[in-house]
Amino acid sequence: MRKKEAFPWESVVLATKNKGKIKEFTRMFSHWNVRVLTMEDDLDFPDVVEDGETFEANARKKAEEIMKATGLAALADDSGLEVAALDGKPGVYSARFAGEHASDADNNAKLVQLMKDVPEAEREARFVSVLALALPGDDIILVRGTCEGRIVLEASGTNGFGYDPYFYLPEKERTMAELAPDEKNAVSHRGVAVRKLTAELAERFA
Ligand SMILES: O=P(O)(O)OP(=O)(O)OP(=O)(O)OC[C@H]1O[C@@H](n2cnc3c(O)ncnc32)[C@H](O)[C@@H]1O
Ligand SMILES: [Mg+2]
Repeated sequence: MRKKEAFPWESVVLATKNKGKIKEFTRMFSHWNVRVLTMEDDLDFPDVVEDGETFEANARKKAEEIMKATGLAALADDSGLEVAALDGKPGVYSARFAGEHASDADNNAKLVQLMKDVPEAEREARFVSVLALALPGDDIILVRGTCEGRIVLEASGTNGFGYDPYFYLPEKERTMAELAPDEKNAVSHRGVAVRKLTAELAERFA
């Protein structure tokens, strides 16, 4: 059997309303010795206004507010897509790229529209995930993971969520949405960040 990762609390609440993120975290934490709670577990879960200018500021705010509301260790993820040809946009505005209540399809349509005249060689992009783990008693741990790829103009694959069908990984010769869940977690920005968090926890609470 796989060794359980040490986690210093009995439970952790995922401070996110994104079902795609919940699936990925639940899978990655299945070998942690911690009970993972989500907004579906009947917790007092306030809406957090994401008004920070950085992924770090937003992740910290989401984690702290949910930790205070629930009294539990809270893990937030603020993530997004940075496209080189768009000067790093949509960045922290990735969820609202096409407007306040934009769907993934709306955001992807806007991305394709803006990228269609950009030469193929200049379509580099990066996914970023910043995780904030707010621990009862004020302590907070922040880690950042990134994943490099390229934007494609035609969607491929049905796994994952968000921008995944348009994010191509040259070394995999597939889009993120064409990877199986474990394959995505092994290379994704979120997977990188979770492994950094695991290392940080091991160091602090060994
Ligand atoms: O704030 P929470 O409740 O966690 O959920 P959210 O969906 O609003 O999440 P963010 O504010 O962090 O916005 C992230 C945006 O970046 C996109 N994104 C993040 N991670 C992604 C991934 O692994 N694959 C594809 N798109 C991703 C996602 O679809 C959102 O549009
Ligand atoms: Mg959000």
